[in-house]
Amino acid sequence: DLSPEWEERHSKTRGRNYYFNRTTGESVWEKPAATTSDQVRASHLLVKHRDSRRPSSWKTENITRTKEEALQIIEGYRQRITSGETDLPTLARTESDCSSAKAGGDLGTFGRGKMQPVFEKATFALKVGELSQPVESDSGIHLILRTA
Ligand SMILES: N=C(N)NCCC[C@H](NC(=O)[C@@H]1CCC/C1=C/[C@H](COP(=O)(O)O)NC=O)C(N)=O
Repeated sequence: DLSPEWEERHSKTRGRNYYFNRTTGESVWEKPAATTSDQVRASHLLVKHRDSRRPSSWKTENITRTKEEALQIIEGYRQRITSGETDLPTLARTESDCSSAKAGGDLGTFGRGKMQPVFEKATFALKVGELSQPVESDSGIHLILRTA
């Protein structure tokens, strides 16, 4: 129930926890009240593999690539995005194995409890505008761009 931009930290000098806002950089002793901003918005690019929970997509009827191959592919995409050659929405539109490809990977806004825990945790840990490292879920391997 801590809204996503806050994280709990420990102060050794005071021997107690405090709260750090990774967006504003401020620190407070009292736990910030959860606001409606505990919703986030993200786009993702999903590369599935043969061990994915549903190894099929709009792109490929039967996905047979291995998890290692999927990771190599995702790392190649991440390089192309961070080098500025392309961006996640453009790449997701043609390459993502998720139906959200047609929306440039946009998943809309979501709160805790909607997406698989590993995906949720990775998204909430991102600053707005930040691109994740490759994230492995039961669906496959993702690049996540937090957009709000
Ligand atoms: N809001 C939407 N579109 N539907 C409800 C979300 C359901 C949620 N989905 C996920 O967690 C995966 C990982 C992040 C995005 C996502 C998309 C999956 C990936 O593809 P699949 O493994 O399902 O074939 N396709 C759609 O849901 C879940 N709790 O399983």
